[in-house]
Amino acid sequence: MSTLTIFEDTAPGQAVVQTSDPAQIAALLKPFNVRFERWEGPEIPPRDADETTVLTAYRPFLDRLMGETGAGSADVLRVNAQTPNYGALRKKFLSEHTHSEDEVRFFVHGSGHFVLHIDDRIYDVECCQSDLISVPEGYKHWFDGGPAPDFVTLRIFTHKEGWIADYTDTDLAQRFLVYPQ
Ligand SMILES: CSCCC(=O)C(=O)O
Ligand SMILES: [Fe+2]
Ligand code: NI
Repeated sequence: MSTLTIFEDTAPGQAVVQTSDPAQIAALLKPFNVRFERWEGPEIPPRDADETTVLTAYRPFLDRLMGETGAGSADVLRVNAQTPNYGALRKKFLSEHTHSEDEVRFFVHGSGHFVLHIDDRIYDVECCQSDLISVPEGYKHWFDGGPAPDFVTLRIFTHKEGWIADYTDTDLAQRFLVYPQ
């Protein structure tokens, strides 16, 4: 279930708000220009479908989204028990960072937590199948797919270089671990 949990950035473990109502999640994030939507419509391609099949299934949605955001490319990120070096990949995402473009992601299968650090609060957005999230450029955040990931996501990029992060070098992600280690 998609869930938003909000904390003060000084108080891990003490949620101030929690909701699993998608409309409420969207409404709580909208004031910060964070977009959260559910896309129901296309028949969901099988978990092991190849990249072209997944992109083709979502083409009309992607074209609209890329038109709205000016993004130039899309790919499919698949992470599961077969993913080599998952420990290193998880670490790369699980440290507070920013990007110089919006981070636009859509969950075709599985789930993961996008955790945003806005002003003095932490917004833990658990995204699930059929959820779209867009985190504005420059926003501090991290991502955790958990210790046993199994997700397929569409990623939309504006820059030709693909995924580039600027790390903030804080330990916030470690203090707000979704999956305590
Ligand atoms: C599910 S997309 C992986 C996470 C990511 O791209 C990021 O945190 O920048
Ligand atoms: Fe990111
Ligand atoms: Ni859930």
